[in-house]
Amino acid sequence: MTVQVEVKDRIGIVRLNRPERLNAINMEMVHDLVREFNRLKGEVKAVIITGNGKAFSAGADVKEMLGMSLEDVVREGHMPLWDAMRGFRKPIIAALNGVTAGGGLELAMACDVIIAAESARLGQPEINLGIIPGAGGTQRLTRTIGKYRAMDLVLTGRLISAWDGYRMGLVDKVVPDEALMREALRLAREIGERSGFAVELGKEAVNKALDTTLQQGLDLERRNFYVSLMSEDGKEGMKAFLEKRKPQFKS
Ligand SMILES: C/C=C/C(=O)SCCNC(=O)CCNC(=O)[C@H](O)C(C)(C)COP(=O)(O)OP(=O)(O)OC[C@H]1O[C@@H](n2cnc3c(N)ncnc32)[C@H](O)[C@@H]1OP(=O)(O)O
Repeated sequence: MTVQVEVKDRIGIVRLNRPERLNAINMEMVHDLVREFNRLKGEVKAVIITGNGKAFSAGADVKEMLGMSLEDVVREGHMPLWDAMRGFRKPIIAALNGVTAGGGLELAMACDVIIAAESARLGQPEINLGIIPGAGGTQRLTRTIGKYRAMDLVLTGRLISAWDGYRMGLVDKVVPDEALMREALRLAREIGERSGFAVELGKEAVNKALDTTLQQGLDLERRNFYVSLMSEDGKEGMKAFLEKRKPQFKS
């Protein structure tokens, strides 16, 4: 299996599992990830995705990609993975345990939180292969770190340290290597204690900020706010605050 999955206390842990290829993403892994995300969506409160071995992922499998025709890439390609992640309503935490390059960084940027081990290295090295990023590496990256820093990474292909990623706002938190999964699990559990419905609405609204105008984003935020306000969990959370007790969320 190119992916190993376990569920612990309603937290899904997805491990990319082609360590001998630095977890390069091939079509088999795309299908495995799509299947697992579909399976996990009704089961968990949050998902952590990380890599087995010394890399998170070194990107799309270059050998496989070279063998694909234009028709294969357009018709099959990795689109089902990005679609499955976009439709996944629960938060996904990327725990970067090592090299996170090309499609690997694009995979991380399709997640909702990025935590990195101190030894992780990040970048978009596609230019070294004579190609450019194709799954968010010019778009999500630019919206996250700004045009000039994105140009530097996309046009040179150099890998940066986890701390440089942190300074650029690409990484939310850097932790010692041995603390990576502990921190990812701690965060997933903390989120998991909140109302699952409110978490979904909050995730949707924050993500909207990246792909819409300010006014459209504000409209969606307001709609989601009203929905949360009228939800069972919203009423329970506000009542519990006033009654000075812990809320009992249903979702
Ligand atoms: C839409 C998305 C597009 C894309 O993602 S395009 C791909 C973008 N990614 C890259 O260009 C990264 C390619 N990989 C590298 O440049 C290097 O790796 C690293 C700098 C990331 C790490 O270097 P080091 O630590 O020296 O490891 P190693 O010996 O190069 O890799 C171990 C084995 O893993 C294979 N491998 C690494 N990355 C990929 C890949 N992306 N696709 C297929 N295989 C890969 C290698 O070839 C090698 O294999 P063997 O032991 O047989 O020589």
